[in-house]
Amino acid sequence: MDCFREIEGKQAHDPLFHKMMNRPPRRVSVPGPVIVGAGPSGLAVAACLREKGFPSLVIERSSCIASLWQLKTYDRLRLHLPKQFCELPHMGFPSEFPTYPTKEQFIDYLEKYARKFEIRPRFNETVSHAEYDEVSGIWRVKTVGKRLEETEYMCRWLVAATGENAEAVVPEIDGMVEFGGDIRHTSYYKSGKEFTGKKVLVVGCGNSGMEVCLDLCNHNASPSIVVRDTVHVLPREILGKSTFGLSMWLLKWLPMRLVDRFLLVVSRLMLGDTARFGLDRPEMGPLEHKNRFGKTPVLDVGTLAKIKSGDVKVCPGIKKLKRHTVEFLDGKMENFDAIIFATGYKSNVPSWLKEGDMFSEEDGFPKRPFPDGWKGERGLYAVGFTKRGILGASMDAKRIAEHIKCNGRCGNEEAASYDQHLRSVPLMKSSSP
Ligand SMILES: Cc1cc2nc3c(=O)[nH]c(=O)nc-3n(C[C@H](O)[C@H](O)[C@H](O)COP(=O)(O)OP(=O)(O)OC[C@H]3O[C@@H](n4cnc5c(N)ncnc54)[C@H](O)[C@@H]3O)c2cc1C
Ligand SMILES: NC(=O)C1=CN([C@@H]2O[C@H](COP(=O)(O)OP(=O)(O)OC[C@H]3O[C@@H](n4cnc5c(N)ncnc54)[C@H](OP(=O)(O)O)[C@@H]3O)[C@@H](O)[C@H]2O)C=CC1
Ligand SMILES: O=C(O)C(=O)Cc1c[nH]c2ccccc12
Repeated sequence: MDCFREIEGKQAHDPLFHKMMNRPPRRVSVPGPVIVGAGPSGLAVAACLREKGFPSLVIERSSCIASLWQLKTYDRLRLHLPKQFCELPHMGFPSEFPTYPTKEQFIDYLEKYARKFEIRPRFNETVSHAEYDEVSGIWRVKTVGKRLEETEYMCRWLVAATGENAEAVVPEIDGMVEFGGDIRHTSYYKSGKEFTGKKVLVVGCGNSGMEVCLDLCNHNASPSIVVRDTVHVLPREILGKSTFGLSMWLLKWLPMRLVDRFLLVVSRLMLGDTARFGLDRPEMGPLEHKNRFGKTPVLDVGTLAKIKSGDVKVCPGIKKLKRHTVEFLDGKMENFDAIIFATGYKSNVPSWLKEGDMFSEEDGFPKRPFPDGWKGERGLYAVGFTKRGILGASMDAKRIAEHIKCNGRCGNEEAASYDQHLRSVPLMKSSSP
């Protein structure tokens, strides 16, 4: 925490800091909706509104659009669903893009998207507080800028687009300070280049953990992966077709359980019995599991082969850390140079949005289940909290824009036709009957 002390120390001598602290917030009245977050979800809502002739204001805490993709992802990242499942409304991917666009291509697409719909977010402003003012019937949205300057935006409509991945999750483990080696979350991992020749423990076996292990192997590091629970691993493609696309197609005719059986048989043929390598599968099939718990199956891009060959070792949960040493739950001890936490992310909505109804205080997701989580009361909306990736965000965005356009009284015609298109993707149906 020394870094914080240093900043505080500098601020104490900074006349600008004192000036800012005493200054009342700047007040700005926004005629249209305020959208918090300039990721794919926020951009999609702004674009849909723009298409209907509605101006909006996007507020973003970082210095660029799609900060998750630009600043917090590793170099080798590609979309892991085929591109047709990752498009935002009103603008497709260029035809020359490959089936699985690279992160650079995806960012390029988003930059062009923002330009096309003339979306110019207010960067470097973090929304710290948003609350409905019952007296005036408006939302008051407070932001803090880079120099701690405060602004209060006043608006009729407020759209939360801060995402499912707003903050990194890092578990507290005994002895973390004592460990002494490099400890970081995957959002700070760029490439295995930094770890060549090192023994690295990757904690967590979601898509991030599995891909980081492969990347470490490719850079001649020695990774081990902590797998504390069951996990579904599927091949990314089956007979040259994407597993995701194929599953969606099969789901048009077959019940989810049957498609799951098919996926498990094919995975067994292609990948072998993953339990033999320490990766037990959940009892529920992969699609049902995703639909019920939101847990995405791992789409294997080569890590499993590295696990089979012994290049990636599978370890049980961690008990505690000591100097450059990890003690596992089975009592075994091993030395490591670095630990990378691939332990996922969480929403930050409860930290800034003060309202009692729409969002759960526990997990920061809308309380109403998919597909109804997008709409709250008094002009409040949520986009991108469906656990259904960019496709889910696109669906929310269309509905929100349509609803705002007709002032909450509309029949949702245009959104309904888009819904129908998206609903031909069967996982986009509600998980509750
Ligand atoms: C590594 C990775 C790979 C993925 N790959 C895919 C994929 O291939 N296909 C797919 O469909 N989905 C994928 N996803 C799912 C992912 O959720 C989406 O890709 C997408 O980025 C979600 O967009 P979003 O706008 O909802 O959230 P984000 O992209 O996280 O954007 C939210 C924005 O809000 C800003 N923000 C947060 N809090 C505040 C605040 N208080 N004030 C102001 N601004 C704030 C953030 O800085 C951020 O820029 C992936 C996710 C990860 C982590
Ligand atoms: N386009 C692409 O190729 C990629 C897409 N993604 C997507 O990004 C999102 C985030 O993925 P990811 O970062 O992998 O996060 P996830 O939340 O998907 O996975 C986190 C993993 O960490 C494990 N974990 C959590 N806490 C601990 C702990 N204390 N000890 C051991 N293990 C722990 C979880 O296990 P448990 O199940 O036991 O809780 C789980 O396996 C997902 O939607 C994913 O699909 C990510 C990477 C690449
Ligand atoms: O990368 C992710 O986790 C996503 O959210 C995309 C995604 C994975 N599996 C899905 C099933 C339905 C819709 C989106 C996804």
